Amino acid sequence: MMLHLQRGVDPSSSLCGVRSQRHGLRFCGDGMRGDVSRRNVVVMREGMRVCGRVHGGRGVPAMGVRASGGEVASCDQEGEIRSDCRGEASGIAVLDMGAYFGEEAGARERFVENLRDQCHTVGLFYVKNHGVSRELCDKMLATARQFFDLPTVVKNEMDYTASPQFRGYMKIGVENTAGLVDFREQIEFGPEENAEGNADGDGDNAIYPVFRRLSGPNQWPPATYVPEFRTTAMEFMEQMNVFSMHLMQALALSLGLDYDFFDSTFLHSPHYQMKVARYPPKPAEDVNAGVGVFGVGPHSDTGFLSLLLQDNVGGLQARTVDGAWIDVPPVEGTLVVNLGEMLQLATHGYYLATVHRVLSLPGSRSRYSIPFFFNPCLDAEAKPMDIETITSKEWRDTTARGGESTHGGKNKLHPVFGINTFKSFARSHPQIVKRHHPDLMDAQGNLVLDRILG
Ligand SMILES: O=C(O)CCC(=O)C(=O)O
Ligand SMILES: [Fe+2]
Repeated sequence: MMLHLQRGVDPSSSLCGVRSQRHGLRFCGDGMRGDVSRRNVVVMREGMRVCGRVHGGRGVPAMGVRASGGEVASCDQEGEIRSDCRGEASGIAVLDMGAYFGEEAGARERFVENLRDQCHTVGLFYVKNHGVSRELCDKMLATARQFFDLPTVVKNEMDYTASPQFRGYMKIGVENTAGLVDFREQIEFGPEENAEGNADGDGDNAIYPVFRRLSGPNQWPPATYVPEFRTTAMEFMEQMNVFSMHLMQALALSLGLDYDFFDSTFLHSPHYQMKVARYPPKPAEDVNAGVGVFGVGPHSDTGFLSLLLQDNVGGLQARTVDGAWIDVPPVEGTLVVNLGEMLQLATHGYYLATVHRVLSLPGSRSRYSIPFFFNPCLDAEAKPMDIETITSKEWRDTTARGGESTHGGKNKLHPVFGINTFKSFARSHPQIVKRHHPDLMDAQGNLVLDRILG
């Protein structure tokens, strides 16, 4: 079995010194392989050298372990949105990225081992000292709230149906997850780029794979209403990217691979996706009428890594391998990390794509969250990993747990990341395909899957 994670276009880009055209990221090293003690992880960001150091992030309160239950952690600062709520952590691990970068002997090895353990047994954990500035996190949540407080008519000016890249504002009810309509409004973002491929039918369809149409510009809230939204969100995505790449390097080490194993598939131009979301409290009548309490129903994420900045309201829950739902309450200074199905696929289910959901209970206030999905270049291909590349005996001896996927059946994952992503957007938003990609739809309004799958 080989984790055959490769880019279709430029395999030589795995060499040291690959530079992201988009973000100016650069990861460099000399072939550290499974040797987690080497401290040569170097990131160049916007010409700045951030070598083995992280900034921001305060400590977390002591964790209390408790059994799962419907109780949701909340904070007493009514009305103020911050990321610093003190919640109990349901026994979910808090990994300290500061230890990974620090000088203490053995700390990096312990971090990596713990990471492997959490990925294998839970698939979801908190990370503190992640390097995404605390002030920026708070500002991101505050500007999100400013946006959602705007009149509907203003929000609709950036309606996602205007975007061939499926980006922009989606009102409540537009998205559904595993067949259940989500009870949240959100803005979809991706890397800020010029449109590639043939979005809107003004290029040559034949020369580009269909996933190139996912590249393009974002729709931004009007600066007159939320002046700092764009700069804040751009900086936030940048810092989340840097953190994600560090985590991918740590994940490579945790699998006994060279630390830069994933660099070529991600570094060149990771196709991340960010949602800025508001979950209003569910109307009590709906809940009483049996409509349910879900902001987002149970699902696993399709990509590689999902990172989450959540405010202090709570409501996120994860399902353990034993089938119990446990709270993933806000924990001060942390981001929640969960693994997606492509990583699960690549590791034969050794690493778990955890099923999770969001509860929106009546009476509580709106919850704001920023999920960030870190994914490889659009042309990256994920295939199951070569077991021989894994050095650890424990790994070889372990039977894969075969984590559950919510994307089985007709909606199977495609190994090429971009195709998979385009297909799932197209399935969820046929009206965008009809409007912007009419060549991908037949006269009956069905997707032309052969064309999408290439
Ligand atoms: O908003 C959250 O807490 C999680 C959202 C989520 O799971 C998703 O968008 O996939
Ligand atoms: Fe999710």
